[in-house]
Parts: sequence; C-alpha cells; structure tokens
Amino acid sequence: MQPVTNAASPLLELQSVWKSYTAAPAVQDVSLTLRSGETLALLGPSGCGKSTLLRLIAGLERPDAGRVCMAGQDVTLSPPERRNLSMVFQDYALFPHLNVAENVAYGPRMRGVSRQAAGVTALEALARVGLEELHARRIHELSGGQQQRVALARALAPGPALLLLDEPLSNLDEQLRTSLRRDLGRLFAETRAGVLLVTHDQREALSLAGRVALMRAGKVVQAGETGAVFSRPVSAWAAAFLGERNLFPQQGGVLMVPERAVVLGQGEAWPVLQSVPSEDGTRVRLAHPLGPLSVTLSPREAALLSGPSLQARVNMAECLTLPDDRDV
Ligand SMILES: Nc1ncnc2c1ncn2[C@@H]1O[C@H](COP(=O)(O)OP(=O)(O)OP(=O)(O)O)[C@@H](O)[C@H]1O
Repeated sequence: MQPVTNAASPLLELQSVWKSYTAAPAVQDVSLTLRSGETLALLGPSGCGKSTLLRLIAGLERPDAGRVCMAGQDVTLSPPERRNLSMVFQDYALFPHLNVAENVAYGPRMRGVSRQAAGVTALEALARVGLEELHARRIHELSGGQQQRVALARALAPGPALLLLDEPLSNLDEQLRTSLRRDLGRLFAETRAGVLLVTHDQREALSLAGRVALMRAGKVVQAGETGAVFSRPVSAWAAAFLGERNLFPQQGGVLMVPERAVVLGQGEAWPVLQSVPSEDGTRVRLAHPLGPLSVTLSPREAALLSGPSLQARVNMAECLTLPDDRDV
C-alpha cells in the first residue's frame, strides 16, 4: 500500500459516481469530498445506496461512471489494498480462527511488518479501544460490543488515511450503542484519518459527524455541516427523515415548525391531545391551529404541566416552508 501524500487535495474525492446492479441505479451521480481529520456521515434510509457507495470507495465495487480520487490520485481502478484505507463492516468480519491480537495484527502483517512489530502495533490499537487485556481471547469468547471494538482496533492498526465504517453500532443493543457512540466520538477526535460513517440513525450522525450527506434513492439530496443540515432541511422528505415531527401541509409546500420555534409558557393555552414518555422527557401533542403540534418537555417542564392544556406560542420567524417531495 502506497502512502498518499498530496496535501493540497482532499483526502477523498468522488466525482459524479454512478453504479447500477439492475435497471434502477443504486448510486446516481454522487460527488463528495472528505478531508483528513474530518468525519462525514452518509445518512439515509435502508436501500438508498449507502453501502454501495462505501464499497465503491473501498474498491470492492467499480463504478459504471465517474472517478474516485484519494489525495489527488485517481484510484477508481485500484484494488482495495492500494487505497490506504480500512473498513469496519456491519457484521465485523473478524477471522474466527485467529485470536484477538492476531486479528488486529493481520493488517500490519499483510503490509510486510514483522510478527513482533505487528504484535506491538496490535496491542497499541487494542489499548486505544480499551481491550488490551483480552488480547489472547478467541473471537467467539467475546460479547458483541467487544467484537465491535476488535473490528475497530483491526481497522486502526495499519494507520489508514481513511476509515470507512458501515453501520458500526447497528448490531448492538441500545444501551451499549450509547456508550460505544461516546467511545467512537473520542476515537474519531483523536485520529488524523478521515472518517466516513454510514448510518441510518440520525442520533449517530448528530453526535459523531461534523458533516453529513443525506441520501435518497441513490442520490445525495443534501450535504453540509451537520448542524446546518439538521436545522435547515432542503425538503419535507429530508425534514421527516431527520426527525422533524411538525410538518404541516400548506398551500405551496409544507410548513416545518422546529421545536426551537415553540415557546412554552407564552401565548394561548392549547388542549393536550396526547402525552407520552420519551427518551428525552415527555412528548406532548397540542391541538394547535397549524396542526397537531408535537413538543418534547423536559422533566422540569413536564412537572409544571398540570391541567389539560399547555400555553405555547409558535415563533413563525423560526419556521420554514419546504417543498413537499415525500411522495416522489
Ligand atoms: N450486489 C447487488 N446486486 C443487486 N442489487 C444490489 C446489490 N447490492 C445492492 N443492491 C441494491 O442496490 C440498492 C442500494 O443498496 P445498498 O445496500 O447500497 O443500500 P443501503 O442504503 O446501504 O441499505 P441498508 O441501510 O439497508 O444497508 C438496493 O436497492 C439494493 O437492493
């Protein structure tokens, strides 16, 4: 594997990449860039082409058209091992016949590093994910979360310029996912590699990525800085996918009322239609003239909610009118 050195070019650049397996393209005209030290989340529903795009970047698939460049070099036709990248697969793809340390030492060994030096590198990588004491374990003796960490250590061990992660937390239960999400955030902040994270989980994108690219049916429909994408979705479909609940059809489009536009304790009192506990407090729905207005109350706000109604004012300046593309 040749180290890539051209500092002026982005670490990764996709130029109008296309890929079809059947009549409907799985990836259509996708252009993206990623710089070293940056985390980009590819976000989108199941089947929108995220994994295909990752496989095109990794060199596991060839595009029908377009180019994949790394540090200014065209690698469109290069095999995976010539791309200075590591990939963590959804199912981890660990070698069952090797123990933990041997799994992690595999990458450096393939690059011609001596057994001893690769062993040292493997222990360092395992330390970064907090697993050095399990280095002699067999893979089947590990929990799902531990296997996930081994897969991550194996990806980090060769010191890749680019780290590709395909739904890294999807096989874990909710509690483990939350704690590993925190660990991933720390690892991404420490590494100088560029990180491309495929996910269908908005929270994962919000907490881990500086930029997101939102995909729908093979196309990138919106890309930008994470906060900007979440606060200003380009369409009703994008808003709904990103978790906006208050989307009210109007003449000429859909009115999006973000939670930050709802000021509690001011204006008229609206009947509470529904009140259910949620992970971040209590979710209530108010009978508002704009439509059934969903608001999440903190535990403190919920404690103040006594009667069958709640005072709330919608700050229209914070609302957006979006094109309705949900049925396209
Ligand atoms: N090897 C293949 N042969 C035929 N069709 C494929 C192949 N791989 C993917 N597809 C199709 O391409 C489209 C995109 O699939 P892809 O796996 O990239 O989506 P995804 O966004 O990663 O989905 P998920 O989140 O469910 O993994 C889908 O319609 C899928 O059925």
